[in-house]
Amino acid sequence: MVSVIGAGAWGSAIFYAISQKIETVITSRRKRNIEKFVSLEKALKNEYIIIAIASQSIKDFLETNKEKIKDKKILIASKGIDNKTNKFLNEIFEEYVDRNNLAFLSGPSFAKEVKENKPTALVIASQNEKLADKFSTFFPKFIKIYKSNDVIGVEVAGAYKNVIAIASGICEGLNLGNNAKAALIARGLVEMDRFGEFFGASKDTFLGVAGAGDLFLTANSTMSRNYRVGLNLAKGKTLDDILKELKEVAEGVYTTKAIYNIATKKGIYTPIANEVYKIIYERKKVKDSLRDLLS
Ligand SMILES: NC(=O)C1=CN([C@@H]2O[C@H](COP(=O)(O)OP(=O)(O)OC[C@H]3O[C@@H](n4cnc5c(N)ncnc54)[C@H](O)[C@@H]3O)[C@@H](O)[C@H]2O)C=CC1
Ligand SMILES: O=C(CO)COP(=O)(O)O
Repeated sequence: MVSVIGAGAWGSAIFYAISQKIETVITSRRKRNIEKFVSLEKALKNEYIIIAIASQSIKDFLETNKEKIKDKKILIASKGIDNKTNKFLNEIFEEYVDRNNLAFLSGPSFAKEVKENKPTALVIASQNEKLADKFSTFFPKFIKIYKSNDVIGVEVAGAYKNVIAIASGICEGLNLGNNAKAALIARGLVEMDRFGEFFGASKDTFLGVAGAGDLFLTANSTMSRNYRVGLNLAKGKTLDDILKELKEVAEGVYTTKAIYNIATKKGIYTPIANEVYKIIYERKKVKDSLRDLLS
């Protein structure tokens, strides 16, 4: 039996999908009216755990549940970089769980389409190939799973694409045109690869579904929360109002700060992330930012 931690859009979509193949329970902070909803205590009794909560909440979650989580086999479905510690999620998890018990799920996957059984391709990255194999058996046929041992690359790809999606939404909101958006996305792919390779990631990861695939999906659709953040920032809405209206997490808002902090400290060239950071955290005028970037 498998436990899904987090009953938001993505946790409930994963729960819906894998329940077609294997007995699964789900839990979250707020009780939901879902069959097979259980308490966190009960969920943490299972050997295989899938975590789909907001990335910025993961450190606290692990610290609170460290005794119950330490021997579990965990698939992390969250996409982000912790901006309080500026650590990647694998670094945070490895403070609590052996890396051979960790795997990371990423790729182009709007929760809504997964709930509609639409064909989806994802990557499971782990240092432990047997664990990646095991988790891949939990997914139904409409979800094709690729395996990778490039944990950092898959993590960076899934997190960074959210930042480029915000920038792409701003581009759309400023009505800069398709040429500009295509250039921005292409440069965004180069930037996320540059950032990832700095930490030992493989270029192939950024050319695959976790990188280019998820970036093209997220940076081109109003189904993306991050894209909608950018779109609405360009239309002059405040970030507070945008996030209130979203009611769901937009991970790119928080990952932007982590990337800016890391890139500044390590001297990595991340112009798009820097512009998004200045817009969100330094109140830089949107209309002055991306045009500079594209000039
Ligand atoms: N929605 C989607 O299409 C996809 C989302 N993801 C990723 O899945 C992760 C979860 O996002 P969504 O479910 O989409 O967002 P959501 O906003 O619908 O749900 C967030 C979940 O995190 C939980 N959470 C928030 N703060 C928490 C805390 N302090 N302690 C415990 N739980 C907490 C909430 O209860 C909720 O279950 C994110 O990292 C997102 O990038 C990945 C692929 C697709
Ligand atoms: O990660 C996702 C699609 O792969 C969901 O994107 P958003 O978080 O921007 O909605």
